[in-house]
Amino acid sequence: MSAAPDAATIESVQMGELACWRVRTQWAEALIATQGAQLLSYTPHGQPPIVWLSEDAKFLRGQPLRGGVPVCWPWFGDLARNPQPVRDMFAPDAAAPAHGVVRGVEWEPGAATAESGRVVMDFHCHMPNGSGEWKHPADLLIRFRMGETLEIQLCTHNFGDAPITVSQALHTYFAVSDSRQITIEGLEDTTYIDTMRNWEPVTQTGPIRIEGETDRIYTGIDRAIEIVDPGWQRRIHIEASQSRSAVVWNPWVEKAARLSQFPDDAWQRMVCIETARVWDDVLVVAPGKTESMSVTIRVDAAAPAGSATTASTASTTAAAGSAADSATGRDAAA
Ligand SMILES: O=P(O)(O)OC[C@H]1O[C@@H](O)[C@H](O)[C@@H](O)[C@@H]1O
Repeated sequence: MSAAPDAATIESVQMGELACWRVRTQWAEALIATQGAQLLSYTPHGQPPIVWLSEDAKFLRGQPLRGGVPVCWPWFGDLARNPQPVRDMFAPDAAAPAHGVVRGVEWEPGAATAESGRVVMDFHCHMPNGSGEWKHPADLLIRFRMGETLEIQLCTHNFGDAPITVSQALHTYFAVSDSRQITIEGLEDTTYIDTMRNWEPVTQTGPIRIEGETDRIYTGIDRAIEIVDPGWQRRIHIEASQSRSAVVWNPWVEKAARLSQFPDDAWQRMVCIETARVWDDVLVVAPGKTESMSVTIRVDAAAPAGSATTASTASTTAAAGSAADSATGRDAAA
């Protein structure tokens, strides 16, 4: 990312029905909605976006917005497809919205600092009685650290007296020059659940190419993931912490035509790589404890075909001080 000389700024803006924040750092510009604490877009100065926002996005109160980084919590996707302990947390006969209960609700803005060209912003979702038919006292914190890298950290605090079990995802829509031309590296030889093929386990052979509707849950991940984009000559480096599962999703032609807030041809301009705790990697939070998951994203120039993998850059150190990100997870990515 190229550096601009200006100082970091945070500005409150209204987008349709939604209160939002426009953030400008030395490196990039971001838009964040208070609803769902959803990062809506993230664009390095003078470059194509990293985080994709649908051209048809509707800024409506109470409705999930297509693009950015929706927060899926306390379950991912269809609740009925989640492990039993996640399903047991919800009222048995209640209608369960896809991707949980927090992406359409107002979060509360917390601390925000703009310093040395960087911005750190917090949003809280207090749920003293849970949310709707999910009746467990919990608090969520999402922290955006926007500097040379973009880091998003989601923390779940359980202030009840029984453990809670959730599945979750930072459902990031990445912008790409053409989804048919990219490759996704770092998941070679891992096992994925192919939801397009009867939820069967499959071993990933080689890098991923998007060649049709793709909806997969990758498990047992121990490396960073990279989107290699020859059209924009860049690699998006995605490094997760305290997460060993990820979802790779592209709707392709037919599903794109059925999706809300999604132009028919937009499947060519995006791919979702969702940092997750799903399938055999669900999150259990003990009473009184806080558990965190985070993702750090940066862009590197694409290495020419056939050369060694991306050279490490100084930007990797920008997020190294994250307090909650030390113990387990994928910090030591290759
Ligand atoms: O339309 P929604 O609820 O935002 O979900 C979009 C997609 O989200 C992905 O995470 C799922 O794997 C897909 O199955 C789903 O279609």
